[in-house]
Amino acid sequence: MVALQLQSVGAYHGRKLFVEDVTTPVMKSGEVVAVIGPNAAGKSTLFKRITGLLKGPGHVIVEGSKTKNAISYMPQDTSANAVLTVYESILLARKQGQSWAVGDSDLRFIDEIMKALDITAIAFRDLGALSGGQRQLVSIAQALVREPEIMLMDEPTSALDLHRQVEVLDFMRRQARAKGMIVLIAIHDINQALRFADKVLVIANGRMHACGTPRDVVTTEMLREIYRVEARVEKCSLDHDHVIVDGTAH
Ligand SMILES: Nc1ncnc2c1ncn2[C@@H]1O[C@H](COP(=O)(O)OP(=O)(O)OP(=O)(O)O)[C@@H](O)[C@H]1O
Repeated sequence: MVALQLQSVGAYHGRKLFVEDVTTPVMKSGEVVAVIGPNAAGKSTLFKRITGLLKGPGHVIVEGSKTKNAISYMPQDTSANAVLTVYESILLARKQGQSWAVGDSDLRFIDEIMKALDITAIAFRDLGALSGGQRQLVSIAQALVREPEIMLMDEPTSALDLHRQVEVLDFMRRQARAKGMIVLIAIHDINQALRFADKVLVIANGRMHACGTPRDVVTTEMLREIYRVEARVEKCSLDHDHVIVDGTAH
């Protein structure tokens, strides 16, 4: 059982602090946390600080981890210029930081993930010859085959069609539950966050505005204050919460 907590975490770009004083509740094995907030709020910066790519004050506390590389990070920019096939890139991701011996269990696991993400048909295509959505799916596979205990995904569904958005988010939630992984997903689609996340963490102006259950956090007031829209959170006929935006707030 792994647990993650941020205590007074900040992050620098150069000498300027772009994220400040983020203290979260403890995030636990199996949880999906949606990280939302306006453009340039600091979501990617926070992810890079958690993975150790950026420096800053505060503590990223990981407890109960069984491995040295507990955290896997899928960046927002998934463009690739390496001359590799899809399969090679996923195999490389799997073996990164380990011995280069490839066993049957590696191959089986890669096949399983590629099937689940429906990218088996493009296994031997060059990375450079993929569509934006295909590239994003390959990046998700690269992050997943590392079998992290904590997965940080920066807008993993921004280039995907509706079917694949739902499929990928649903798959990530099932993986979180089955493997006891903590999954943090930076996402702009608040309705998807409402649908798939156990918790929602709102970042605004480099600070944490709120963190809690989707129902507690996603409110008309939050949407007005943080997103500057007039919106309602209403139940659909299937009893799911949905955000309906009526216009911009002034
Ligand atoms: N490499 C960098 N050097 C300097 N400043 C940066 C760098 N990367 C990001 N920033 C700044 O840090 C702030 C937060 O950016 P960040 O990418 O974390 O926002 P975000 O919430 O992920 O935004 P978006 O939703 O638009 O992707 C912005 O003001 C941005 O200009």
